[in-house]
Amino acid sequence: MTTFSPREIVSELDRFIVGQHDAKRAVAIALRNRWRRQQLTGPLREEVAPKNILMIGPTGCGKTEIARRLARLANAPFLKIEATKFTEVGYVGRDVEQIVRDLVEVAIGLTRQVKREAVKAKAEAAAENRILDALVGPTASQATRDSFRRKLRDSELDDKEVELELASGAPAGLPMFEIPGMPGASMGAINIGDVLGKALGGQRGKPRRILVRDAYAPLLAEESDKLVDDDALIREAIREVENNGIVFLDEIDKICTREGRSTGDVSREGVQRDLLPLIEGTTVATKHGPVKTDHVLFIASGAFHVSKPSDLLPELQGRLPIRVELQPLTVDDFRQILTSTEASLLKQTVALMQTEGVTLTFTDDAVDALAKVAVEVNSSVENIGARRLQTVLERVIDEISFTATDRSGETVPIDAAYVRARVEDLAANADLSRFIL
Ligand SMILES: Nc1ncnc2c1ncn2[C@@H]1O[C@H](COP(=O)(O)OP(=O)(O)OP(=O)(O)O)[C@@H](O)[C@H]1O
Repeated sequence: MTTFSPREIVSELDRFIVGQHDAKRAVAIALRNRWRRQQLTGPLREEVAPKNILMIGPTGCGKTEIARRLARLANAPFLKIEATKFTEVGYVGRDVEQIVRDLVEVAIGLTRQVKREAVKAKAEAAAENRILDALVGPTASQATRDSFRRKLRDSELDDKEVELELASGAPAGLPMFEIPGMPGASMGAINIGDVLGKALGGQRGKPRRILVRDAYAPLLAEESDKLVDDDALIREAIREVENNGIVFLDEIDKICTREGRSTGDVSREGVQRDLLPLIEGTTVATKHGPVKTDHVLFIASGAFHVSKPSDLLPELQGRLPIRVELQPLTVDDFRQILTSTEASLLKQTVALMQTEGVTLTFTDDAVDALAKVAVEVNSSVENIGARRLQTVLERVIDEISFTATDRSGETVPIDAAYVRARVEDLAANADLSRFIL
């Protein structure tokens, strides 16, 4: 859990997202409130419900990005799901509790990473010892072992082949199947080879010949998993979901028009009713045990072009008390998205070309031109927000991207004239833009 103040959270988000101050502010408060709740003691701590957020704004203006970055900042388990998924044909009555089960899986992955990191030093030593055993045998003298260890660390033995017994699959990696008709109950696929292997001699995996350089990574993973207590890991993952989980419910506006049932669709109001207990706080059965959703933070989002938040069920409206409106992005925002965020689109493009030895430079007027074309196409074809920048930029650098491998050592300046030459005709033609930009 992060101890950042709301102001610090906003400035962290500012590194990646342009504008949208109100939304950043709202999520910063929500995150800080979780920290505040953790500081409480006694029964009051359980009483404090998260203040869920409803983000209202056009597509591609940063709603998901804000939630995703917030989760990363807090190292919180995060899941994005489209509310319309539950109205699809074939998903009749689809179990919305799956959201929580998926979130638990995300949390297990995150927790495993943290735990693996914590035992890294021990696991590295164990992995090294197993390679040494394979190289010199367990009975070699200490002097021989030390000399091989030195060589191993200096990568002198990378190309040597060793015979190692690697586990065929970590327990956590087994595919799981839901049992139809029994939500929450699932079983792992049983590897018959494993069962027979164990029955016949208790072996895990069969000896394989492998290069030393390739052996290290799987051994490290295997040794880390041995050191991590799976039960504790799952308990911690569930605790993370219950206290820090964030669910981003996209397209909530699409389940709120009360036009009743259309063929094959689960009624939208029905989906809202299904979601309600989850947001209000309930206990969901998962294969890892019960998970309470009382303190999971829900961030719902939608464009609300047709319907209005007041079309949602009153109970749901009450559960999404914080409303923030995101602004449509302007030419100036686009300019900044291209250049000023960390890992901005232009930085990524320049870095990618640099791997081929091609130095790409964008003049200021090229940035202006890119931003303008994106805004124009958004208004003439369809407003897809900042996503348009990617399609326009790809088109502009298409030729360079294709030939870069043969142009190592060159510097390629891109100015407004270059941008216009590549996309102006397309941008002016709405029919062509629809397909290409
Ligand atoms: N304000 C912004 N600053 C920086 N990047 C942005 C901004 N808005 C959008 N983007 C970029 O545009 C892409 C789409 O944005 P995002 O996924 O947040 O859309 P959204 O508002 O959630 O829309 P939708 O509801 O359709 O998913 C992302 O790659 C994101 O990085």
